[in-house]
Amino acid sequence: MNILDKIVLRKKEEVADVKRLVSIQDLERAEHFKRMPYSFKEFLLAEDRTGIIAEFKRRSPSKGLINGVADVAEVTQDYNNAGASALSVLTDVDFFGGKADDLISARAVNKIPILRKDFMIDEYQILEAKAWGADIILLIASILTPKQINDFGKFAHDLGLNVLLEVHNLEELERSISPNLDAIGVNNRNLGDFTVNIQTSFDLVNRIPNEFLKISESAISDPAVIRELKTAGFNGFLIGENFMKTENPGEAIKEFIEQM
Ligand SMILES: O=P(O)(O)OC[C@@H](O)[C@@H](O)c1c[nH]c2ccccc12
Repeated sequence: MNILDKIVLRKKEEVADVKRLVSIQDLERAEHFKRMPYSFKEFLLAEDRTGIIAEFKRRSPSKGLINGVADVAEVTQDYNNAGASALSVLTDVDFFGGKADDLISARAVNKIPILRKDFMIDEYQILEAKAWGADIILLIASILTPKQINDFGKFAHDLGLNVLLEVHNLEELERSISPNLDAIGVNNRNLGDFTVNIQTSFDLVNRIPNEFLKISESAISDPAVIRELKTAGFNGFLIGENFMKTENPGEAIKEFIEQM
């Protein structure tokens, strides 16, 4: 079994457990449930922003511990002040060392869109995302059927949430396209075996219909590559480890942006 299969198996247990503890009514009563999410498109295309979606990630299955000391409120505010267009916060506990409270803390101090970065397999998690104050959810093509992608996308849109679909190859892209999506992300990392290749982004960009925001995800560590991705047609760049692995992620993003 590859790591992605393991994550999804564990995620099913986790969701079944939490559903018994927190009812849908509880989620709907949460403070943030009534707020209108920010528009991903508006922020990503804003002239005074960089297109960077800056991620808060403590650990990952591929790299192990990335940063054990960073404070989520501090780092996400630094990302925001440096010019990030949006934030991505890992909420997976077992494999990425995240938690709901990380997203809630980031929400409390930032007025830009926040992506709930997790493995969505159930509508219940979309309600959680809304309750915690997220603006964007992630749907990973390789772990969902086309029907699930369409249904989850519609469910999220009905709640006012933005939807980012993640693909890793042409087959996933072609089978997963749905009107209930806002952005399509090409993951340069193969989640099955962790190999990375930026070329994946260049190969797929022209296959993404222009009505969707185009995002390149993972393994970006060079400002010069951002310029190339922009020229190729990308609007957004999801960057985690490159900032998180440093002692001061807020300083790292500032220096990166100065070189863009
Ligand atoms: O840390 P990186 O290489 O800059 O990658 C960020 C982001 O793309 C990566 O964390 C990611 C992409 N898709 C995911 C799905 C689940 C968890 C994590 C991810």
